[in-house]
Amino acid sequence: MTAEYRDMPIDAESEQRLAAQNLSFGLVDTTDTETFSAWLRAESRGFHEANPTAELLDVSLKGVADRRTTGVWDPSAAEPLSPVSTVSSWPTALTVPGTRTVPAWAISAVTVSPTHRRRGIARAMLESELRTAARFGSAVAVLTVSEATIYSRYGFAPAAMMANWQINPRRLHWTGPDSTGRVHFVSLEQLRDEGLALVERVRLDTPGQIEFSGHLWERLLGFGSDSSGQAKNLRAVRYDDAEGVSQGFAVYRVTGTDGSFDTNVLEVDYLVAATDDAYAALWRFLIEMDLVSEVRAPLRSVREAFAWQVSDFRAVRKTLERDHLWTRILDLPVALESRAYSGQGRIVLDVSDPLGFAQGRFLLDVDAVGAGKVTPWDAVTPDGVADVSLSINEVNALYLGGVSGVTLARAGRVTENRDGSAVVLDSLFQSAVSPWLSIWF
Ligand SMILES: CC(=O)SCCNC(=O)CCNC(=O)[C@H](O)C(C)(C)COP(=O)(O)OP(=O)(O)OC[C@H]1O[C@@H](n2cnc3c(N)ncnc32)[C@H](O)[C@@H]1OP(=O)(O)O
Repeated sequence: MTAEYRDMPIDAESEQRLAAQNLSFGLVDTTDTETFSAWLRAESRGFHEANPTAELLDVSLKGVADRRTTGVWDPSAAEPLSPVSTVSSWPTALTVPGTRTVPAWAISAVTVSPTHRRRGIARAMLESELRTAARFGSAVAVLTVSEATIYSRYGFAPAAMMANWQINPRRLHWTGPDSTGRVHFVSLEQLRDEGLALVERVRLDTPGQIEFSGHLWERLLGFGSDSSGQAKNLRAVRYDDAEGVSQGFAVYRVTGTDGSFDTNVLEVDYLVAATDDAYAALWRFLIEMDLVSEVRAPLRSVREAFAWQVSDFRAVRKTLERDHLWTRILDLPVALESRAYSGQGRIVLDVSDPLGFAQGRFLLDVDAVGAGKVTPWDAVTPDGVADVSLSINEVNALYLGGVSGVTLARAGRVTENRDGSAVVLDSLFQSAVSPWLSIWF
């Protein structure tokens, strides 16, 4: 990937708005250790994290150096080299329904110093990111959020939910299929070298996943976190099918080992499976672990097949279900034409977008094989064609098939301009695979 996204000029509109408050807006040269370290410390402070140790700082200086790294500085502050706002971003690929991807722009590390909050700095930064992403040619911006109250105002909406699962292994037995392959213990170093190819292989199966490597991948395996902490407890297993081909892996840890072995909790940090066989084998391995009284699986899909592979429905429950991946369509025709649809049909989408990126009326025409064509539509809606009005937020909520159009119509968030249009919306946008993103970024 070229690094041109890092060197694109800073957004002039936001630069001017911030300059009017005597603030300077600029890009960080991530090869300049002093400036980049100050930025990383400001980011940690913004999230109320501990000041990074020299070891962690070193990991970040290398690990996220390839991100477009932006800051706002206040020359009148006591520490003028410490930015009062941080944001980082990079191009990625977002999986959409139909085992395809759309060019996306990942946004992370959004912080504003508590000394400078609520004076429009985040708005200037976010709008700048969206304009920069659009200029770069990303059709969608994506982020994972600290609070669900911040990003709707910029046109984002939750497009993929997540669930934390809790399993009581002592109340159930495995009723799913037997697998024909083998589970092997592997070292985290081996997984670091071999595992990403598997993640890449399955990325297209689930709408909502993004392309990732490097820092995000290493962090999943505990590298780059405090080496004296939880990383030490991580164990990794790999599943090889009957032919000896690796088809999945899991990373987990057991905590609570107080000597009595009565209250051990097995936490599944990551599990990826390329086949149903691998999925069943890995979950069975974890659920049947001896000396464990609870299995926790955070950040999983809201629809997990393992709930249907055990003897007691009530021994498996979601302890949390909430928004996870938020999307913001910037180029509506490209975004909508990138995904496949679940039925044939035509619908006019009358989209309002206060930031202007996707404002307008569009005809979405889906053919018999689920390919969509989007045409700007100023004319009267043709006979027999569905027609809805909605804001860009609702288009984002619907984009990956994570919510039903009928639900949004009932909620008053989609207006049917012709009766039955929300059902048409559903028949087109639903996804057989529930959207899910397996990481934080
Ligand atoms: C992708 C990510 O990185 S998610 C992480 C987001 N960052 C954090 O949670 C770190 C801690 N919080 C912060 O650093 C800051 O409070 C931020 C970044 C959330 C907001 O920064 P600010 O500069 O204060 O926001 P700004 O003044 O631009 O406010 C813009 C709008 O957002 C609203 N807003 C800002 N923060 C919040 C919040 N936490 N909850 C709800 N609304 C908020 C403001 O009221 C304002 O609304 P309006 O435009 O309707 O008037």
